[in-house]
Amino acid sequence: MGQQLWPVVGIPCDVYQHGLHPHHGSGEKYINALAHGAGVRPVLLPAIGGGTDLTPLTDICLPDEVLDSLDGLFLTGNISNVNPQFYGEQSPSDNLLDPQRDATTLPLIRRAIERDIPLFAVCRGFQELNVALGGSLYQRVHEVPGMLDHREDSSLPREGQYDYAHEILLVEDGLLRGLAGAERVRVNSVHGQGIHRLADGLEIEATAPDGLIEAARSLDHSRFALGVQFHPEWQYQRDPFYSALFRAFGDAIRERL
Ligand SMILES: N[C@@H](CCC(=O)NCCCC(=O)O)C(=O)O
Repeated sequence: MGQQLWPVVGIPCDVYQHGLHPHHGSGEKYINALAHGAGVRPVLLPAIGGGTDLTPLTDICLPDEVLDSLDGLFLTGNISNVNPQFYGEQSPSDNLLDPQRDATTLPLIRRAIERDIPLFAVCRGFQELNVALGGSLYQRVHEVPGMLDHREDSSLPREGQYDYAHEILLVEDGLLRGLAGAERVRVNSVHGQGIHRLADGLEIEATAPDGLIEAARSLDHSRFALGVQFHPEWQYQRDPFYSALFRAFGDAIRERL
């Protein structure tokens, strides 16, 4: 039997304070789902924007140079928010931002779409996909009349916070409808922001009961360029739909090799 191909998928890191020092890293559940659910080799990409201890890497980590070494790109969730300046809005003073991550992901997303490199974006990553391509976000979905509160109950243990929260309606003839084999599926919900104006070139794949866009894919991509607002990496092996998403991402990458 031939040696299994292990395509390489880049994960842009978040920047956060750990003790005295700023660190770059990503959530372990994403790494796990990529390796064992998608069958790819995850590699973490340092944020390239300048920081407390970092002179910007923008000159030595140009998007094409980074993407030349990758077979796919994965954008994780995070408690930080995309800077609203990128979609023409003011940032509240208490907004948790990660400018170093924004400086890394937004240009990388645009170039990956242009180069038809498979891309999978989760939660914050989906929001970055939309903003990178010219869309906008609701900064506080729960304050929008008629919209649900999509935030997790932070008083619960992790298992409760990432449990199923609501159904999503999968659009007919969409990628997700085909993967699910159903019109509706249950998903978790761990976000305060959401898609407001969907970027040109993205097509809705799923919506929440309040109409919020829960998934979209790029029409300018021949394979797999998908963003989802929920968290399929969470215990993906226990959910056939979550598992199917990661498997489809890995398959799209291998088909392109
Ligand atoms: N900050 C954004 C995105 C929320 C998000 O990505 N939540 C997951 C955080 C932790 C994890 O990685 O699971 C928003 O609030 O909408």
